[in-house]
Amino acid sequence: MISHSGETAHISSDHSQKICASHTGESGGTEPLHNSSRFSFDEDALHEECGVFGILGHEDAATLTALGLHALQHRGQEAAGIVSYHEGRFYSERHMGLVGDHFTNPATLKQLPGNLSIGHVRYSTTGETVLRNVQPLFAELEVGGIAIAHNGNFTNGLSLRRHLIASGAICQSTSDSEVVLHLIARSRLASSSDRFVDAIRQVEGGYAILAMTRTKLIAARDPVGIRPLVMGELDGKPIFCSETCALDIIGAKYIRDVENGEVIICETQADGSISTTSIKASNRKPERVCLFEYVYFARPDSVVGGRNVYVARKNAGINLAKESPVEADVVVPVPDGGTPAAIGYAQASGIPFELGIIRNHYVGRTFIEPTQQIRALGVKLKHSANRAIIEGKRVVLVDDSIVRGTTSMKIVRMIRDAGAKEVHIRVASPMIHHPDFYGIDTPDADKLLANQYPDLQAMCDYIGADSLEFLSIDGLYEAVGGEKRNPKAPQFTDHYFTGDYPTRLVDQEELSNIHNFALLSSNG
Ligand SMILES: O=P(O)(O)OC[C@H]1O[C@H](OP(=O)(O)OP(=O)(O)O)[C@H](O)[C@@H]1O
Ligand SMILES: NC(=O)CC[C@H](N)C(=O)O
Repeated sequence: MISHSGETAHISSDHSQKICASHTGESGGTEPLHNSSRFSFDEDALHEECGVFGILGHEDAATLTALGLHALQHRGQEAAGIVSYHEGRFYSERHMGLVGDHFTNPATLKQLPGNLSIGHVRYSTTGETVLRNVQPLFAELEVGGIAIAHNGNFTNGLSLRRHLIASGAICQSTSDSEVVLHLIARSRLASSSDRFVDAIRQVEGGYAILAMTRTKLIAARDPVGIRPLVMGELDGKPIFCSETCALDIIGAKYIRDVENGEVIICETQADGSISTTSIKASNRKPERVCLFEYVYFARPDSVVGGRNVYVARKNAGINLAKESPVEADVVVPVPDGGTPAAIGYAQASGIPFELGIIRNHYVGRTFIEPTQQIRALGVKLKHSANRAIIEGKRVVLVDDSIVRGTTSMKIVRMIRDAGAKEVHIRVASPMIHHPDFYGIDTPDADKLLANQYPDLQAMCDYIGADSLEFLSIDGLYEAVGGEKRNPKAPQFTDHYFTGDYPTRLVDQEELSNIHNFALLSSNG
């Protein structure tokens, strides 16, 4: 197993051999066992998910994986890791921080030889932001070494973990993702891929998972298809990644989406060719991609579920202008998320689009722990008003979503300070009433703006705007998929708006009083 405090590990593929790990990185070190303190200027917003990338059979596997992860950086900024395999050994580099902080260094990439690798960018949903939870996770099993990279969250992860620990499992992390390794280890099936499928059948929730063994690259998507996962190809070599933008960055060709409930196994054969096998899970349900991928998470140039994300967001802005028009002089996006919808709103309404707010791109998603005084500056470090555009104008501010309302409130104040005559907020998605359990880090339900105020007017008063309107659920469905929501069989996952969760929430039902993974063994 990889040492928790080290970043660089060379791992024997033969489980009888000694593991040698070196502790070389600057961001390694002692890890707290329980919640680490984390501060983010974005802590009020919905947080990212994770991104995965894997490639088999390419001589530049690790470099291509680093580039793919760089394109997926928007999905997780806490940590990044890559595992590769070469001539009998697995190699691992896992670091806190951004891909560019570590994987642009040729010396780091040299530590990742081989033509098979998988990588991960993390924003935690279960388990603290500490090195031992950084993925890919690796274990030596009876069938050989196996590494996994997981985007999503298991809704029965706590329950499975409790049973595993009760029966003697020694967990190395506090991440939900680790249960997959234990389930593979305990499966009685013969091959690593059969064991993987066996394990996947026992987890519930949202997932796009990549796994690698000495010869195989395996990809799996949850039965509902909540989390996205696509298959591509470069120089005839298979690639799997969260979004198509990770294929574009390396000039790879998109082949198809991994289907909901599908496991694809690519394996290097003795003659050097690569075989591809697809297995469909028996518990497949109609596909329901997460609507929030279109609203906020995915990169606008990505194609998710066959739909361009930018076009979906722009359509949302067009529908918003139709549903909630207002007399105004200028349409201003809340950058970056609100920009495509604001373009759509401006085009549909005929009101000029202007960059009335400038975003500083050098403010990271997470930041050094500041003093309370600095923290109070909050959003100003990220956004500033462009007075020349705003002064004396009636402004329509367009954002993609409101979570706690903190961004809107601060920006309305900023726009008024810059001399706006009126400020009207238009939000290109419905009100958020319910938390997510599938890989999006949401605040508790009682912290959501829509649950704190009795009606739209009360919310508007809190934010300090002249008017506030949200896109309807049908308006969003039409923007993304061209049709209204089918209440009997919704086409997308949309529980944050509707409360309609597409899977069982086992942990919520059974273990609602247990919040901390790290305490499970003592609670057992
Ligand atoms: O209501 P709140 O709790 O403030 O959260 C909502 C805000 O958070 C998101 O933006 P983010 O800060 O992630 O910036 P981005 O659009 O540039 O990604 C989103 O686009 C909203 O602006
Ligand atoms: N956002 C995600 O997809 C997180 C993956 C996993 N649940 C973790 O916390 O590491």
